[in-house]
Amino acid sequence: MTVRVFIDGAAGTTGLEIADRLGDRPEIDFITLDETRRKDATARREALNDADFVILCLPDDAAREAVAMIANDRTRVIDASTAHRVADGWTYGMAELEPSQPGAIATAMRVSNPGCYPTGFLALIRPLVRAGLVPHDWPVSVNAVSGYSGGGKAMIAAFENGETDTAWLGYGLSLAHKHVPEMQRHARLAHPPLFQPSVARAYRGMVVEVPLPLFAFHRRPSLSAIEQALHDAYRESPVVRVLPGDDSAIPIEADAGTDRLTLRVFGNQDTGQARLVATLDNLGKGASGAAVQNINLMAGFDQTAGLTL
Ligand SMILES: NC(=O)C1=CN([C@@H]2O[C@H](COP(=O)(O)OP(=O)(O)OC[C@H]3O[C@@H](n4cnc5c(N)ncnc54)[C@H](OP(=O)(O)O)[C@@H]3O)[C@@H](O)[C@H]2O)C=CC1
Ligand SMILES: CC(=O)N[C@@H](CCC(=O)OP(=O)(O)O)C(=O)O
Repeated sequence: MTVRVFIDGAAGTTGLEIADRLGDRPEIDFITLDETRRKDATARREALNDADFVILCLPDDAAREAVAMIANDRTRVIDASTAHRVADGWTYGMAELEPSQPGAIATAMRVSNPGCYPTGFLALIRPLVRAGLVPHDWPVSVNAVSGYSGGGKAMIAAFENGETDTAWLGYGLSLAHKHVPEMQRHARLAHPPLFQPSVARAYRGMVVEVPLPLFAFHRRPSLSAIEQALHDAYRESPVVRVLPGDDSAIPIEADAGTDRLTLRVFGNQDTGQARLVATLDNLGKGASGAAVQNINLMAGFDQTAGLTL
């Protein structure tokens, strides 16, 4: 079976990466708009309604506008933007989130790709909340550093033309980053996590860390119980792997150039302190790899087709 796919925003950072992953697949027939028509509303409306699957790689407002242009009940949507991640009627496109998630994605008409930071955060914390190892009302914090391609074309240009002249930039300092609502909602936490993002002078790659004072929990879990819960959650996953927390250092590029997600549990058993660390590629599992996983599920393709694992 051949499916017709339109990537709206195909000339952007995420759009190009998705096209690259889907490029040679005989089961996919691409609808493309040339440079002169890619922002033309009439041409986009036609392409959006002709496609079986639309992948939106647009800023949030343009993504909302694209969804509103779809005037049929056949075209299925994967939105890479933040616009619909906690919206009613949308399925959260993180296949590893819950055991039921692949089935929900497979049958959904509207799927919202997760944010890059929430992908690492949720992979670390959701199984622990589900297993009762982390109390759902714990005041969780999350620290993260992204490659600068995470900010799309504008941030790439700023880092490469000297406008942003630094090796490391902390941001989101008013604690209202756009990813916080999806982190809280999909981890099923009672409170918004305290999120501290930053960007480094590396093109791609990401480290997301959740520090946990296990000693302060009512039922103090061991480091090995935490690690075992992650192993149990991802035993069947071709994308998420849990490695021993015995490395002395983790580079931001640990999973760059791949679509996988790696989790490690570090810590000090004596003090009861843990550092849960996820590494991924913001453009891989953090964006394009997740979109490809979702279209594979939705169209009934092989679940790892097009992915670099
Ligand atoms: N980069 C990343 O690591 C991640 C990105 N995302 C999300 O994916 C989406 C795309 O991001 P990214 O690829 O980084 O961004 P880019 O800025 O690199 O690309 C966005 C593309 O959308 C195009 N565009 C903007 N408005 C319109 C419009 N009205 N009609 C048609 N095309 C339009 C832009 O055109 P032009 O080329 O003319 O500017 C550009 O090509 C965003 O919502 C982003 O937040 C999600 C996870 C990770
Ligand atoms: C380094 C950097 O700037 N990163 C982006 C998030 C990238 C991402 O996941 O974007 P979406 O949520 O829009 O999909 C940011 O913090 O806004």
